[in-house]
Amino acid sequence: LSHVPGPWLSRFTSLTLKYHEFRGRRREYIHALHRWYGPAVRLAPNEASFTSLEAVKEVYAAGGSGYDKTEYYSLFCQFGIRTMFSTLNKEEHRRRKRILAERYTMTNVMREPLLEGIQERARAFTAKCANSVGSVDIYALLHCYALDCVTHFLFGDGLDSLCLPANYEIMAEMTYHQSLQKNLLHYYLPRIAPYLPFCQPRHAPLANEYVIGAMKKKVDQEASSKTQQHESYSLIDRLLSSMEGMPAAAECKDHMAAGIDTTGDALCFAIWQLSKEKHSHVQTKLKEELREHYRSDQAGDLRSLDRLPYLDAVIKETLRLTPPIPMSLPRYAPGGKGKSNVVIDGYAIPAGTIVSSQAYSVHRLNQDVFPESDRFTPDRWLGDALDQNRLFFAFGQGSRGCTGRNLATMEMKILLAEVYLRFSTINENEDQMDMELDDQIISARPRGQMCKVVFT
Ligand code: HEM
Repeated sequence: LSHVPGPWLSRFTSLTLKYHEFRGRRREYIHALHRWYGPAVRLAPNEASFTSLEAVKEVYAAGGSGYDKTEYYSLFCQFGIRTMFSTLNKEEHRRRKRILAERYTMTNVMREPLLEGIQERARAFTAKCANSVGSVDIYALLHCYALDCVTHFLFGDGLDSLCLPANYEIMAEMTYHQSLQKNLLHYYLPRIAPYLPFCQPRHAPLANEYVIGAMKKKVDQEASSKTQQHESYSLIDRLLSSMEGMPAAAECKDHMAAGIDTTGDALCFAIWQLSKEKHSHVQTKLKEELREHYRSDQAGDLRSLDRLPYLDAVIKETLRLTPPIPMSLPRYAPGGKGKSNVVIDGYAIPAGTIVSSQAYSVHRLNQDVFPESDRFTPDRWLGDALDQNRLFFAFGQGSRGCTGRNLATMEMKILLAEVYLRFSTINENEDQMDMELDDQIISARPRGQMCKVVFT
């Protein structure tokens, strides 16, 4: 890798990279290296990072699913089992995706009972905001919304953490934790970490109990044939009806976890941006579009939300500037004995090298496609935004990209529509809120885990 530019020390040791990882600063460190050295950077003796479109296509979409995931994804096992997300084996991934993908298609996501359930939850959110005195901590409420929506999709009758305190506890358990360093220790010291008293893995007993209970209920219902398979939109019904064995509880828990912080954080960042005084013109433009084209009380109109260009642009711009998964998605460069090295962005890369891109840098450093890339400018997504869309990496790319993209997008569209059709929002005190991205394993969240907004 000596021909890939990077700090001199990275030729000999990965310690600098690990130091920044443990401090929760990996993303910023890599970003700074890219600013200094360019679109290809050596991070460690056996690791490199890239930001160009060519590299993203090669690493994540070559042959459809891109290069193999690294063992880093073992950190995402559920109940000790590999899921579609954490499986390293391509064949196994393909098999599982074949079973699950149908539930994540736009056709299934657009089914009325599913959309209406999401709208009901968006209205529960706006009711909370309407009834509040002063400001509302939207961070907590949006994570509740995301949890309620994703469980509605997974199990048919989902949680109601927006209203029920016992369900709220599940959201809190999944959201408010500090487990980055513990997870990293388990990854780097798998033999020692389990014996360290301060390093016990994060438990989520309430969430586990809920998932297993919801599954049992479904199985019982099926046994007494109370459900009608053909009308179902839920993932669990698909899993239970599939004749090919799948670890259904682990899979459901994984999709539940994948759908809370990502969608919750994205919505939180979107409302925070729209509520800044300097972005009041963006809020006004969004309201105008909604007033003109969206009748929230008319059945069937929810689908039309997917055709509103400005709403779409606001969401894409939020995900570009503050992607909920902004960090490296590590893969192994393929090859091996007797095979030639792969070429990424003009650099020959030896087999087995860990290669990756991080959305945070891909979205900010390609200034020719995203000029003034630090600014929140939804208009950049209007019209023919072919180049912008090709570089959009918030949901990953290739067949291992986000399966939940359609669902997440509709959840975000419905919530923003319900909010901005009825309310204006301003941030309570912009200077006091800590909305800096705080790195987790591959995701990041607002550092303060709180966002106070006034609804009028
Ligand atoms: C704004 C919201 C979301 C964002 C930004 C997001 C982002 C991502 C990204 C970047 C990946 C690829 C990770 C990698 O390659 O290592 C991914 C994978 C995945 N996401 Fe999402 N996600 C979101 C919402 C959701 C939701 C709501 C669900 C499910 C209910 C979901 C389920 C999944 C699954 C199952 C995978 C693994 C796909 C595979 O390996 O085939 N995501 N997501």
